[in-house]
Amino acid sequence: MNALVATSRNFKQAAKLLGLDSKLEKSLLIPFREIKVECTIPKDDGTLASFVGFRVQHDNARGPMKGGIRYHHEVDPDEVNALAQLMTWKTAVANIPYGGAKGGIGCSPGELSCSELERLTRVFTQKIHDLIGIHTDVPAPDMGTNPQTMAWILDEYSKFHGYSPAVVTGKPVVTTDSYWELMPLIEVSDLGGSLGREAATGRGVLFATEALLAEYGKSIKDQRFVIQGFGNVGSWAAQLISAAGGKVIAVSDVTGAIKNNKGLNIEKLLKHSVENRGIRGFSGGESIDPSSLLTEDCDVLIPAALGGVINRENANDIMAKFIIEAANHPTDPEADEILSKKGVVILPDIYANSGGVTVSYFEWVQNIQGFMWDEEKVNAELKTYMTRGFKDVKEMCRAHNCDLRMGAFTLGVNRVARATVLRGWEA
Ligand SMILES: NC(=O)C1=CN([C@@H]2O[C@H](COP(=O)(O)OP(=O)(O)OC[C@H]3O[C@@H](n4cnc5c(N)ncnc54)[C@H](O)[C@@H]3O)[C@@H](O)[C@H]2O)C=CC1
Ligand SMILES: O=C(O)CCC(=O)C(=O)O
Repeated sequence: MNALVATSRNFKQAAKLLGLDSKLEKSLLIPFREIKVECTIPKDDGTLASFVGFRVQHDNARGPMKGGIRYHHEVDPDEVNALAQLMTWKTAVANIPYGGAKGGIGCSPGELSCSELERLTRVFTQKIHDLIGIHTDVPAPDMGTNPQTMAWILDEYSKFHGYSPAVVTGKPVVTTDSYWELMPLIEVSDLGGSLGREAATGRGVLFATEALLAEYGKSIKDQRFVIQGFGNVGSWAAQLISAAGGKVIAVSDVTGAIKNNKGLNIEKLLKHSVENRGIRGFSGGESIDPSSLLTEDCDVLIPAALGGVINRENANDIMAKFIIEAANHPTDPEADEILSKKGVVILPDIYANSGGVTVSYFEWVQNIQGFMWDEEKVNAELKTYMTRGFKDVKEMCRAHNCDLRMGAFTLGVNRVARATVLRGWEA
């Protein structure tokens, strides 16, 4: 199902549960602003290449719009629109003072050189610089982008507006021995990146999973995990779950899938993945068909890659008892219905992966204050936000007699609706 249709369907169901005024419902659904820009860059061989970039600013009732920028060949306007809408509900669920936005460029980042990526990022920033800003719209990394991308955006934006580190989050934090061998091994944040942001989405997934499992009298230790995606979110989730005693028995990425029923050695897998640009060929497990990964026998399934991967085609075959949505909109509403009948418990994206944007908020706050927190403080605050978020979602489940997805949607939509009305919206 189209991502925008699926997301809007969930929103409408939540609006119905909340008894939202129909005009307010319509106004909340329509994005504040949709930007589409053409980005032409010279390639390294001198030829020109054109790409289309998008930024959808969905809602700003609760504060500046916030959300990542994705570089992927499947980026399209409907998907960016859906992802921007999800950010609006997600920041409200996390109870951080933001609205929602998302951006993307239709490109294959793996096929572009580093200097081509830099030129593309700079041209995109030139096209949108007057529509983003510390108090209007604050981008961050998503699939296919990373802290270096954020540093280029910061630099290009600063040429127009003066040095403004809070205009993007997810900025680099560098371990010094990688560029200055005489210094002791410490993490430095020369451009205002927050300690803990790189791991934050995966760490948030760990905290969210712990909170959910505790409801069922279980802990990470006694569970078998399968993770789709081994990029920023998937690899950090795998490391932290493994460190907490969970058994990660299968992992996939765009290069392939591997399985080891005794538990994969995540540290070695990470090293292999960095050295070989993917997990394919890892000797610590057997190679399996990536299309069977989601239906492997496990306790907890963590999709941490693309949207729409759990759908009516495979939902019936899913064997996990819990699904933690680390990716954005990995589950189609049709699959939701099938899985609910099977008794599978789904922890929805707008809560489960909110650790990333929560630490982005901490980064923005630190930049505005000109002050840096240590990593222990970042992680402790993140835990507080994730734990409180889970309780708030559960409260809405009780109030509306609904599942966790609708608990999270009603929580987020209600907070945004309340802010909209308080600011003086008239029916
Ligand atoms: N980076 C962040 O802070 C946040 C990311 N997310 C979501 O998490 C998901 C992953 O994002 P990142 O880890 O940042 O991206 P990333 O670009 O760092 O990693 C993506 C991973 O997915 C894998 N992948 C791509 N296509 C695949 C396929 N067909 N089958 C299996 N694996 C595939 C890639 O090989 C890579 O391992 C996305 O849905 C993103 O929107 C959500 C919240 C925050
Ligand atoms: O860190 C952020 O601001 C946004 C992260 C993001 O794009 C997401 O949560 O999907």
